[in-house]
Amino acid sequence: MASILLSSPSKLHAQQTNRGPIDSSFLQRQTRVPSGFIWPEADLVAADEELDEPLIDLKGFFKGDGVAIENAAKLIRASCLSHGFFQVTNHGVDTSLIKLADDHLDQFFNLPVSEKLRVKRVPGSPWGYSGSHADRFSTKLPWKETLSFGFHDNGSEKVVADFFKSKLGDSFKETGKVYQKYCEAMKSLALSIMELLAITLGVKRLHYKEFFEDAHSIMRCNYYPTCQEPSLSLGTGPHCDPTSLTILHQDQVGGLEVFVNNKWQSVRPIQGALVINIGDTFTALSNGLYKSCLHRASVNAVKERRSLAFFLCPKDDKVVKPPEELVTEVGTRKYPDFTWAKLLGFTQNHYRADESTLQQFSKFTQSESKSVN
Ligand SMILES: C=C1C[C@]23C[C@H]1CC[C@H]2[C@]1(C)CCC[C@@](C)(C(=O)O)[C@H]1[C@@H]3C(=O)O
Ligand SMILES: O=C(O)CCC(=O)C(=O)O
Ligand SMILES: [Fe+2]
Repeated sequence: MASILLSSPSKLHAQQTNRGPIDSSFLQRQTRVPSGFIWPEADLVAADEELDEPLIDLKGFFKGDGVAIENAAKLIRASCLSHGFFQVTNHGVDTSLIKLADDHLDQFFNLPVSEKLRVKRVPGSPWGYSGSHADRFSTKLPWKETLSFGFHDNGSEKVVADFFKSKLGDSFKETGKVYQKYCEAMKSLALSIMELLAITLGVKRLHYKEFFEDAHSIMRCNYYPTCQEPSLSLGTGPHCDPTSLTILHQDQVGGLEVFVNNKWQSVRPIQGALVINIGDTFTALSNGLYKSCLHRASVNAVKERRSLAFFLCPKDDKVVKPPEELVTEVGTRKYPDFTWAKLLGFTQNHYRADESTLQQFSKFTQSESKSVN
């Protein structure tokens, strides 16, 4: 799959056409999938089996049950050494809060496109509304709408509640409160998972939890409309998450697929469970030991699909480097030091995240530092 290193942001922007903004109403008016939404055949090979990822019950972890923690650590380590996906139950996130977040996702995406464009994504930033990223790319357009916003809680302000109220007004005040609470719950769970990951890697138990205490994360709501010709397009194309850890709530429709053992395998929706996956930044934090795995989201002709993706990210300027014991264990450093701000900027201004983002970014930063010296 050809990597897309765009020399300048201007190349990111689709050629202006007279088609107007793209949202689910545009997509569903089409009798055929427009050519910009048709993906290369290599990306469209169907998944014909289910991923055998572990389902980890976190009840024992939260109770401090040593045996349960050891069993969970073994399952998590095995999955992270292989593909980096697992699911968790008894995760402590209130199911009624998840239901509210799902309902408010619909409230936003059901708005007229003119309303959604009031929070249109600003070029160069991941925040805001996007219709198929049609303002960024001109080919391999994803069959989805997204709404993304930042989350951090190391100040007194309620940044998510403020985002909705300030950008969309009082009618979205409740939505902002729901997503503020949802992001707070996601971060708390993410920090618990970071503690478990430290245990599985044999490093100081609080090493990663402390590193992400002042995280500046990304929350993304994905809405995938039904597609007339689902075998020709994708809701989200093949990629590895550039972030550190993803906590995904998917509905019961199904569509998340992971590329493992040279084949696409579907991640079965499990009512009440959350899907966890390792991202590129954690691959670097584990000195290459844990895999950030290629995955995608397929679409279908019958049911629209929704997912909520919480991406744990370090505070912008923190240096991403593995603990010394993992450098000793592996024998060498696998990736150069970098900051999340730089990697995020790379994905927003120069490179469309795919399965080679971290490798391309490492080359990009090394070429940048050579040109400066
Ligand atoms: C840092 C990010 C960039 C993307 C959102 C987060 C984590 C996942 C990335 C993404 C979903 C990977 C596939 C391509 C992408 C352009 C998308 O389909 O949305 C990526 C996101 C982005 O760049 O907006
Ligand atoms: O919607 C999904 O199931 C996956 C979406 C995803 O991988 C992403 O947004 O990074
Ligand atoms: Fe992803």
